[in-house]
Amino acid sequence: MAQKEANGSSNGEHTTRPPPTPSPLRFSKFFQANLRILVTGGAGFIGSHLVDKLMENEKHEVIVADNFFTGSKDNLKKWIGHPRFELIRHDVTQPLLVEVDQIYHLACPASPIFYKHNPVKTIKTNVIGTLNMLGLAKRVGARILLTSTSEVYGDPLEHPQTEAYWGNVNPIEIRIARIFNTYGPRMNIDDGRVVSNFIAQAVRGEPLTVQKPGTQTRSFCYVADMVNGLIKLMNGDNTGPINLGNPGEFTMLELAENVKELINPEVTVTMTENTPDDPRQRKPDITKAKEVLGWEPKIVLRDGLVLMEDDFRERLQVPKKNQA
Ligand SMILES: O=c1ccn([C@@H]2O[C@H](COP(=O)(O)OP(=O)(O)O[C@H]3OC[C@@H](O)[C@H](O)[C@H]3O)[C@@H](O)[C@H]2O)c(=O)[nH]1
Repeated sequence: MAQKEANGSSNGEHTTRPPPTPSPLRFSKFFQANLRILVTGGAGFIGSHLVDKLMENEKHEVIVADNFFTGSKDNLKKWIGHPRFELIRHDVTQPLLVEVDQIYHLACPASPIFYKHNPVKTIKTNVIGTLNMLGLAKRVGARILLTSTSEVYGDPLEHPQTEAYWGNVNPIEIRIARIFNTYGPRMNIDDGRVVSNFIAQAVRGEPLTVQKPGTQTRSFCYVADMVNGLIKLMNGDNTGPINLGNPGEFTMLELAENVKELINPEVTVTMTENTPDDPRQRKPDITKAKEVLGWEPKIVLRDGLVLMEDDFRERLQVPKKNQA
């Protein structure tokens, strides 16, 4: 009985407790921004680009929560001290109490070398971190967008993958963005993923390491397109899982050839060992995103690679030959 009362029900029926009433100042036009947005993982690669886009709107107030495991303050340096921006060092496995209208939940290492580093912690981040954010969303009545991954499709038996395909795994999820491979400026240079590896290698003049067999495919989405998709999903009415990615499909050998041609024709391409569970193919079916969000990526791979090159050259301190 006591438990039922604690859950807001004294007549034996299960009811959902309504969100608490916010402070009257919350909606004062003199005091608060119109929309307060929490971005977990906002110091990371996709998160920081999302923050840049959200901050363009003067009616947005953005709070970033990040534990800086793979993210960096450097990615947010232009916003630190801005009156509409707040940065909290916070690990999502711990509860967070903030009054917000929207939650973009991105916090989790996404690159294999980082998420395999401490697998138990990764599971805690995904499970407990998501429970904490769902609890927060419910408590304050916020809208939440959870970022998932194309990894849920496993090594797919259906190609391209639609949202209805359960893959070689069996994920049961709620409102969700299924993010396919994404690239762009601010990726960690030692992230270990293929686009950042190849660009760093090309800039340094090192061989491009194609993992065997090289015929495996991926579809690469430029980060600005991804951020537009996330914002459309957050602000639209659809609550199911939705693929966000670029359907352009490339083998790793094709990707290496493109990077070589565009960035450094002098480098060689070398074949290296791979893990046995590496998916052979991956390409999003984005019919649903087109239909319900009116979204599709605009930036083709070759243009995106060039946009990324400048950022990597600057951070690696390797100018272009004709600028040296
Ligand atoms: O130096 C490299 C690195 C990687 N690769 C190959 O490139 C392909 C892509 O590998 P990545 O590590 O970049 O990315 P993956 O597709 O395996 O998934 C990774 O990035 C996308 C995220 O959604 C996933 O969470 C993450 O696991 C693989 O076939 C891999 O074998 C190379 O050929 N050379």
